[in-house]
Amino acid sequence: PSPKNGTAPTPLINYLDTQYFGEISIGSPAQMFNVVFDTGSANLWVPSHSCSPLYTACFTHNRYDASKSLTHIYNGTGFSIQYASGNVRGFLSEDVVVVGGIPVVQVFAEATALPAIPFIFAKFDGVLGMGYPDVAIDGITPVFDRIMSQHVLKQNVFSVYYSRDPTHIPGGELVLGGTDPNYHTGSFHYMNTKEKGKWEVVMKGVSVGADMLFCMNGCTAVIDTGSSYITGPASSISILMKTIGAVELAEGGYTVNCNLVKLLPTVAFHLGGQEYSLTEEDYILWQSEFGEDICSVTFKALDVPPPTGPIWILGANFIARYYTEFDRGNNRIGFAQAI
Ligand SMILES: COCCCC[C@@](O)(c1ccccc1-c1ccccc1)[C@@H]1CCCN(C(=O)[C@H]2C[C@@H](N)[C@@H](O)C2)C1
Repeated sequence: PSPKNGTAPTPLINYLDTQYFGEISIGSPAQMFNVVFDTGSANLWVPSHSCSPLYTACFTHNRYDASKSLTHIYNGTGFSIQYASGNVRGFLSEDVVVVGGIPVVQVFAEATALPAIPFIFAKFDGVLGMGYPDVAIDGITPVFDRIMSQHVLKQNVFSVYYSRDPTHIPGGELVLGGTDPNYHTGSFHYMNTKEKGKWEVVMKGVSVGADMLFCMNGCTAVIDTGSSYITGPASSISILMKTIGAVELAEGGYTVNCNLVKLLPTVAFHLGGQEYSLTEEDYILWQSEFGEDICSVTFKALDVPPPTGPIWILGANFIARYYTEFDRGNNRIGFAQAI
């Protein structure tokens, strides 16, 4: 069924402002899966029915059963994908995948080795990479490329809305083929991707309050729908934390005194001639644990070695503030104020 007016929306679930995911189906009859739509990777995988019982994370999630699908095509090639948290291993299969009501015949991976950390904490089953074909493992054509080649979309773009309030229903929305005016206001500002083939742009600086403190000579910003937070080079993050008076916790996170949160400065990212500022509301995760309030700072240190790094990764808490359009037709990214 061709999508209505050339766009195909998928509602997303927001789990605690840290995990955003939506439903797809694989196989005939349809087997349903919740996946993270991840611009930082370009492969689709879901847990496999042939995942060994040793992997607890497989058994707490939906698993694809090839023997139950009339449209399954055997492949069997080995697969392994590396994330910052470790790797996921399995084998390739092919079947009908439906995203936003659009069916494609897709090569994807059945995960048979799913590390308990972090996947026992995942509220979703798998990952659907929305990155460019250049970053796809085993040269597999990504889902969005398969959809574009069907010429059912009004524009070769997709847009992401992430809600900032976990009680807001829906928790977010992915639109294939366009944007959703219900979730953004004002005009879009565009910037070209730094190099064709990655959802990353040149960033001209990062300011804290009125002072530009980081990335003064330019650096790379990765716009990553599959990251929960914002990451920056460890040296910059430690200066940023000192500047806002945050203290480091044992396991590497930072917290601030909840009474001082309203005094915290804005942090602004200079992208494409615009300043995209986040206030403390956008970068403090206010949690009440055992009756006391913990205000953790959602900036994390991550050092990526050159030539790729140094990079800043702008994840969910940035996208929740700035509605993002990923434009494959023009190799550019657009931001507008999210509603
Ligand atoms: C907005 O929704 C975010 C989903 C949560 C992502 C994540 O927080 C997560 C939490 C719990 C369980 C599993 C995973 C998770 C792990 C791997 C892939 C996808 C999700 C990831 C934790 C590790 C670091 N990180 C990435 O490297 C991510 C970076 C991204 N580009 C991916 O490729 C891997 C984010």
